Amino acid sequence: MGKGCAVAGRYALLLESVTKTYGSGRNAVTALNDVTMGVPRGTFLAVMGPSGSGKSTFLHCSAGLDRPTNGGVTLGDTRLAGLNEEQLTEIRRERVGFVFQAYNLLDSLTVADNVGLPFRLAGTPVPTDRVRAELANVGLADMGDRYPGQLSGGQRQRVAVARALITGPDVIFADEPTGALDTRTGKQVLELLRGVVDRTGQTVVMVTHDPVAASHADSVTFLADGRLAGELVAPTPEKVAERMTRLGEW
Ligand SMILES: Nc1ncnc2c1ncn2[C@@H]1O[C@H](COP(=O)(O)OP(=O)(O)OP(=O)(O)O)[C@@H](O)[C@H]1O
Repeated sequence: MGKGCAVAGRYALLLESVTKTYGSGRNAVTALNDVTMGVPRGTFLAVMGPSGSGKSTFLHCSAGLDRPTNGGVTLGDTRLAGLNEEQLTEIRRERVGFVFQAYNLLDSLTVADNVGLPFRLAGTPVPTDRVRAELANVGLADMGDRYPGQLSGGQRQRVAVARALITGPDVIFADEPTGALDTRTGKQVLELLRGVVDRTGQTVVMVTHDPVAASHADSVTFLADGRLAGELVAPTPEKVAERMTRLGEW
């Protein structure tokens, strides 16, 4: 359904002249302004920028949570512009994984049931062997029967990563995934995401304010006032911090 032919397999995510304007007339805010960029498959991208620079808007438009005002987004080999709401919902469930700062696990479900949730929501049988494999993949092989309330913050975030991985999505979007974690636990989650990219060829797009978190990515894309404001390949915390300082307060 809705397959396009624009991307010959190279990009997991492609934005072409994406503009997003909220409101209209004198109240209009252009949150993204003519953004064109591609995220190659099997890479880890961090997106940074000052507060209000458009990072969340970038993530929402890229993941099909919101529609651009102009321009197009292609996820894997699917152009999002042509899809109706039902198809977009399916894309979000099956082709995209999300990891949020606040874990977003269901407390009333076991860890294993949380990981299998995308299948339940789709009304298809939960492949319990895959649930087990993903839990092992994130280092939680023995925790499937526990409830989220019985886990540490870092472990909960690992469950969220397992849930994001289980459908084999085109892109995992992570929004400040270490924002609620201490430094050591945050590092483990970042190393897990790094390993997911290196070992399984997954693609990760992470919004963050933290130069140390960004340094785990292959490259960092900077936004300022809704526009692309440069890229840093092989980022170090120092280089990222220096760029951010040049972009203004953060
Ligand atoms: N629903 C909305 N209605 C109107 N304006 C909005 C809406 N969402 C975002 N904006 C505006 O769009 C611009 C970009 O916002 P966005 O949330 O994408 O920035 P951000 O870089 O994620 O910020 P932060 O780092 O503070 O979370 C801001 O000026 C914001 O006020």
